[in-house]
Amino acid sequence: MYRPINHGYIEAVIGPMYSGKSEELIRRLKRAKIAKQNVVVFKPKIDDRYSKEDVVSHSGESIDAIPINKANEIYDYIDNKVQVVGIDEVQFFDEEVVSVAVDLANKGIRVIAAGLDMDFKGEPFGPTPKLLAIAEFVDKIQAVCSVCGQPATRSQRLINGEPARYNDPIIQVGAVESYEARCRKCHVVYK
Ligand SMILES: Nc1ncnc2c1ncn2[C@@H]1O[C@H](COP(=O)(O)OP(=O)(O)O)[C@@H](O)[C@H]1O
Ligand SMILES: Cc1cn([C@H]2C[C@H](O)[C@@H](COP(=O)(O)O)O2)c(=O)[nH]c1=O
Ligand SMILES: [Zn+2]
Repeated sequence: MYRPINHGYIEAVIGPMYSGKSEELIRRLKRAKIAKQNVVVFKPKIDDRYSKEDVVSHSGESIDAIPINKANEIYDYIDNKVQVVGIDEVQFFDEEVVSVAVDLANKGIRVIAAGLDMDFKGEPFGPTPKLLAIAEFVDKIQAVCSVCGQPATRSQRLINGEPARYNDPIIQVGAVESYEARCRKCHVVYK
């Protein structure tokens, strides 16, 4: 993939839970660090599953991050030395994360954002769809369906082992105790 040097742009890594978004984000950010680039990583404070301060993948890969509540707090950590900004769990941020990403890219920063494209209902999640529309590069990746083994594009929320209901709250932080990766055919939401 061609990526211009010294120009700002936005990369989005999206997909269901367990598809490897955080692993891919961490991989890109670690390579940028190897290239001696100045990297800053952000995560929403609400995501305290594996760590309050690090981005951690389901497989245990990790990188230091700054936990923030709102997208515009990113500016508190940006100076003219910053070259790469990573944002994990972008779906949890307010819509302003899109204009912040655009602004940083316009300033010459490489912005890499990872997050869920769809919620547990299979519907577009938070600011992610807008981010996809304005990103230069989008990688939509799949997990493995926990039922049939086919590529999984959706996140199945389970409550006491049963599929969640359509009117359940959108935000519920969790991992294997409450979510599975599923393909379109095996994904179930009770209406
Ligand atoms: N159903 C699954 N499909 C693929 N990987 C899975 C699955 N369940 C657990 N994993 C693990 O999750 C890892 C990906 O974790 P992570 O990068 O945190 O994903 P994401 O950020 O997309 O939720 C995989 O490398 C694998 O070890
Ligand atoms: C589908 C869905 C997920 N969530 C939460 C569950 C996890 O805390 C994160 C996703 O983490 P991952 O790094 O992609 O595995 O999002 C939610 O709040 N609502 C949902 O509908
Ligand atoms: Zn399936």
